[in-house]
Amino acid sequence: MKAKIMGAGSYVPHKVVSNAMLEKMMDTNDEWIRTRTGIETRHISEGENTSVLCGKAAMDILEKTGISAKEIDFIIVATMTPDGLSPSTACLVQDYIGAKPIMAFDVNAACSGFIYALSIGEKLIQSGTFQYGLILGGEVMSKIIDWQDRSTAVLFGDGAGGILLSATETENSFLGEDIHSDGSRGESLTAGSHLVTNFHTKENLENRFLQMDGRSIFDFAIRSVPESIRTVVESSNYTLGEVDCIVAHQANYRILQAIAKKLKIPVELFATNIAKYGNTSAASIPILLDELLTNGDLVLGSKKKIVLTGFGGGLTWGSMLIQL
Ligand SMILES: O=C(O)C1CCN(c2ccc(-c3cc(CO)ccc3Cl)cn2)CC1
Repeated sequence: MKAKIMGAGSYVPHKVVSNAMLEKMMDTNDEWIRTRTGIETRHISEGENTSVLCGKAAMDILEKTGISAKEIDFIIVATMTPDGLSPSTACLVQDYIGAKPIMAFDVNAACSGFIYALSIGEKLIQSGTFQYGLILGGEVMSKIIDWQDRSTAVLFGDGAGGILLSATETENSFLGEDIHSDGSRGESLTAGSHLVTNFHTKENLENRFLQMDGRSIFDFAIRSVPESIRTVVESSNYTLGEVDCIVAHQANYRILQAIAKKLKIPVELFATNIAKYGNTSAASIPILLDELLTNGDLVLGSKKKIVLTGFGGGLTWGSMLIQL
């Protein structure tokens, strides 16, 4: 049994926050943000939690594919900002869309989460046990941001996106994958640590806000992501010249330029929408993929070769080579 992408969808909160609006909240400016990151605006939730963003993205997928919620056989949500520890955000999405009592679970691989979830979902479909699976990436990054910390507050946005996977006997969409972690460098990007505080300890050790060593994450991305993209393409017996589009995690436009330079490929091969949404962590790849399919830049069934690549907290990174 093979897995194929049947369609995509997305949802972002209505509230648009511009760089100029952030200038009024903290010591930053539009020129710095745009030149250093490529970000112009981001969408910020006004009360909708991650499960609602994911639920609305899922409804968008169902509407676009014509598949009903009752036909869905499993839901995977990639998120580093779940509604809570329990119930999982995926279970809340199951309820939100009115699916049957199916398998539903969360995956936390930060900004590589959608890649991890898609890899798992593909294997579930390949097992022959399931016909349709929803693979969602969703974040409310705004709830873990320290809005007094200008080094991170200007970078992130909220949103959700995803794809519908279906079982098929025809040609495989999934040509290769290259997925990694390195916990020894996990301290470079942390959020929501639950340190041991109980009746043995007095102090309440809690650090709920996102903290990032931007320099080390930047350097990690420049070193590891080009290698992952090259590996996933060449280990599948293709060349970088045969790749039609790279749908990369939207962390920073200068990162995409640096990766393109290292791979000696045109930066235009990297689709981008970071200007509009900022860094939406696990949601960035599916939001961009939905945008490309909606505006016709990518077409399902076209046989075009695309690479999806995520990288970030964990540290985690991963790439997938897909034939549309
Ligand atoms: O001074 C500057 O230019 C600053 C330097 C620091 N910057 C950074 C640093 C790291 C990231 C980042 C974040 C994630 C997490 O999703 C993953 C991958 C990356 Cl590369 C994004 N921006 C902003 C501009």
